[in-house]
Amino acid sequence: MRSPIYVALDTPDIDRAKAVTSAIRNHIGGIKLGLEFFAANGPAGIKEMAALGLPIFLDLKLHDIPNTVAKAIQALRPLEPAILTVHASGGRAMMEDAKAAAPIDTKVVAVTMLTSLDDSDLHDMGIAGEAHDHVVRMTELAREAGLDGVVCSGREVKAAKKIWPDGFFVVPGVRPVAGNSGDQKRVVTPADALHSGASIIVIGRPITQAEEPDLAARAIEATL
Ligand SMILES: O=C(O)c1cc(=O)[nH]c(=O)n1[C@@H]1O[C@H](COP(=O)(O)O)[C@@H](O)[C@H]1O
Repeated sequence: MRSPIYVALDTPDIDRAKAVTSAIRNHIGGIKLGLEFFAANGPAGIKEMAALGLPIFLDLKLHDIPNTVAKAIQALRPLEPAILTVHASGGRAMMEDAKAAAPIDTKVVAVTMLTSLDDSDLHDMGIAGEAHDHVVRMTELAREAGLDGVVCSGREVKAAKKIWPDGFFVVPGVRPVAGNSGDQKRVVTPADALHSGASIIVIGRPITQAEEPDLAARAIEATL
């Protein structure tokens, strides 16, 4: 079975992205390319990475009016990513139009609440309730809008799966025991994320910033 680990290649340097991918390819199920990579390398860079033969998770976290998001996704169609992200806070119509514009085999998933935020950030934004409630609410909305799944932290994935048993659940913000959480606030271990119901886990810096990414990926894999 394919590894549930998607590595987040957050770098503008395509040669570095390729080198890390080659070093760890036997321990991962796919590669996630986000804003940093896309801003530097564009669609041509995504195609170059896709040529390495691993599934591509294109994490652009689109968030705009429905027409703009749909047109952006139409422009991305030739890239045929396995997974594509939008923000659930863009609303129901935006998510419906995003799904309609995406290639049939692309899983469109909605970010419910960034793992870099916590209850106090929600409060600052004027959103009532706790992270858990907000994630469940956004998951419900994404399901109703016809998406394939959501992105949430490992702390909420069990509750999200409960209301959407056949949803696809992406869990970032995972850290090995004693790992440095950096800017992430809602963190769990890779094994806990999977046991709680994650379909895939996204791991960036604990692998990419390790002295030997290969060993780091292998060590994480061994805990799953
Ligand atoms: O959509 C995502 O992948 C995402 C959503 C979220 O809520 N939190 C989050 O960290 N991510 C992404 O997951 C990756 C986490 O990277 P590390 O913190 O280095 O493991 C980054 O590429 C983030 O953009």
